[in-house]
Amino acid sequence: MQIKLDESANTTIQSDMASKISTSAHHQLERSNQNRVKAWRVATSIGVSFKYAAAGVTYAYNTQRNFRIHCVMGTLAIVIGALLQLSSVEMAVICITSGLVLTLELLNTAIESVVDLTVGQTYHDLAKIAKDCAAGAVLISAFASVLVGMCLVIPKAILLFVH
Ligand SMILES: Nc1ncnc2c1ncn2[C@@H]1O[C@H](COP(=O)(O)OP(=O)(O)OP(=O)(O)O)[C@@H](O)[C@H]1O
Repeated sequence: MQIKLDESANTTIQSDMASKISTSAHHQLERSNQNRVKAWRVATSIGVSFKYAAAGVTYAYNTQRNFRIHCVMGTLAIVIGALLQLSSVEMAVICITSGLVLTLELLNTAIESVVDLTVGQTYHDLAKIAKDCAAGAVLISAFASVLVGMCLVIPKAILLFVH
């Protein structure tokens, strides 16, 4: 059986469906915010989320010496790569590895804060494991990024030197 609808009926049905979908999305958003009643504040828009993310990066830069060192090392690697005219794929690899180290440094800072929030100034074996593992993750990524830098920069530098 075929049902034929005229154009105006079709448009009405479409706009009705669109409004139902948007209402359901709105309800879902409301429900997910209700599930986070324990949060002191919930970011209400993408602009506000960016503001808080930037505040996290600024906090890490101002308080974590290692984060500042990794920023300098990453910038240096990118400048040296540009000077040596590395290919775009090689530059992308340097950017990814530098970004990974900074990302893990931020997560390390977050884990340290959560551990301190939980146990305060008391000693706990699990607090030690959490902090040591988070610091270990940064260390491994930093070693890996140095190796990646050496693999990409040394052959190119030797080539330039020989010619
Ligand atoms: N509450 C705690 N209980 C047990 N050990 C702890 C505790 N707090 C810190 N430690 C130990 O002291 C070390 C240093 O702690 P800290 O909070 O200064 O982190 P960090 O790794 O030195 O910081 P960063 O990565 O910024 O250098 C940890 O790696 C852990 O071994």
